[in-house]
Amino acid sequence: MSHVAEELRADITRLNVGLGERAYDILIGPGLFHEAGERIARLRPGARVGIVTDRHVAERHLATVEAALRAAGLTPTPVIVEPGEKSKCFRVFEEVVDALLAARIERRDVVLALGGGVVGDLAGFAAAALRRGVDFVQAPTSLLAQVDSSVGGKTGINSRHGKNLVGAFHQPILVLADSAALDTLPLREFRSGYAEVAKYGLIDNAPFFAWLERKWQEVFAGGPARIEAIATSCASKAAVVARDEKETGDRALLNLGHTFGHALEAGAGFSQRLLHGEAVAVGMAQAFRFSARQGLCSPEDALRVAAHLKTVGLPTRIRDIPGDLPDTDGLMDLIAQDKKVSRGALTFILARGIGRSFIARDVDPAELRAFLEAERGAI
Ligand SMILES: NC(=O)c1ccc[n+]([C@@H]2O[C@H](COP(=O)([O-])OP(=O)(O)OC[C@H]3O[C@@H](n4cnc5c(N)ncnc54)[C@H](O)[C@@H]3O)[C@@H](O)[C@H]2O)c1
Ligand SMILES: O=C(O)C(=O)C[C@@H](O)[C@H](O)[C@H](O)COP(=O)(O)O
Ligand SMILES: [Zn+2]
Repeated sequence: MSHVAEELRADITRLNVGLGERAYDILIGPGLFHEAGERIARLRPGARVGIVTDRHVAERHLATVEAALRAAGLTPTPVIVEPGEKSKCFRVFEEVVDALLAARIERRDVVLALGGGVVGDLAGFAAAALRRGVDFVQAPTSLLAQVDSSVGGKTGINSRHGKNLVGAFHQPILVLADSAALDTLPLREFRSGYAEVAKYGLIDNAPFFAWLERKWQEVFAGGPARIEAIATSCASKAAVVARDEKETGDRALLNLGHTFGHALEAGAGFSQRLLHGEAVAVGMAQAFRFSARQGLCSPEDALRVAAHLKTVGLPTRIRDIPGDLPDTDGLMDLIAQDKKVSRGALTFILARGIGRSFIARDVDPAELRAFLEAERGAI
């Protein structure tokens, strides 16, 4: 008999991503990794499970997950990669796929992504490609992964031409967000993930942004405010993904801050100098400043966005990024590789105010260039 009560525990939040026959649950709460075996076994009894994780996460959480899987009659094989954005590359992708094949992960088996967004994107893409597609489960361990990357099925790796340029849409069959796992996450990484939390407020939920301005310290401290922030974020993302799984329409709103941010990440060599969420923080502040410069939103809103990000310790300007970055031409070239570019026309997520973001197609490259020049001069 199952040790996990059929009724959900009161301290677990369950959301659903409504994608018809590919719908799946997102479970959020403490201790879920101890139940990972039973929860996965309910979906795929007796499966082999290729656990893709990174070294930091393996040291802290792998033993718990492996034990839970074995106890439920599943057969785990860990595949451990080096931590960090540099692992989202062709070489590591090949190593992961080979290791999963060596472990005989077959079509009725499961790939389990245990880690942050790097592991989730990499393992998800490996699952999408392996034997032309095997099921995967997301077990996100960073704040960023719990509020964003584990949901929605965007998987992939970086190329020398830019960020996330090779990948696939491949939805997980389950997301297990064990909020207790965040207790071992370094503060800088938590902050980086917080940028994506703030993003949901800036897109279309001004009351949530105002709540974060009041409650951010409680979110950082842990407890109910943190769970509420994770659940609100996942609910926002689940709703957008259910409407527009493959980003033919308003899913692009989730890219707020990312056109600038991805160019900066690539410009910094996908290094520890600039984490993804940090790049998104600079990018969101820039998107609001650019919107204000275009007369789309008030300068006060742009200042308010930057002020909150700065208050929590996130960068908001190019000058906050340590080390050299490409010049304006170099940044324009990187921006030209953005996946929202269509026949050369630039698409940005801009804003008419906090919680009033919109998709701006055909952004004038000359205006963008002038803005970037002004941003570089603003020291
Ligand atoms: N697919 C999507 O929809 C989506 C959305 C947002 C971001 N992303 C991608 O996610 C990536 C960033 O994810 P991230 O910020 O989680 O980075 P990450 O995966 O590199 O994890 C951050 C760091 O924290 C460590 N870590 C993770 N969980 C830990 C824990 N519980 N305890 C101790 N250490 C822990 C990791 O080892 C790593 O060193 C980027 O590549 C970004 O492009 C994807
Ligand atoms: O899920 C989405 O859609 C997002 O845009 C979420 C982003 O936070 C995430 O960083 C995503 O990977 C960026 O997507 P991309 O298509 O610009 O690579
Ligand atoms: Zn992101």
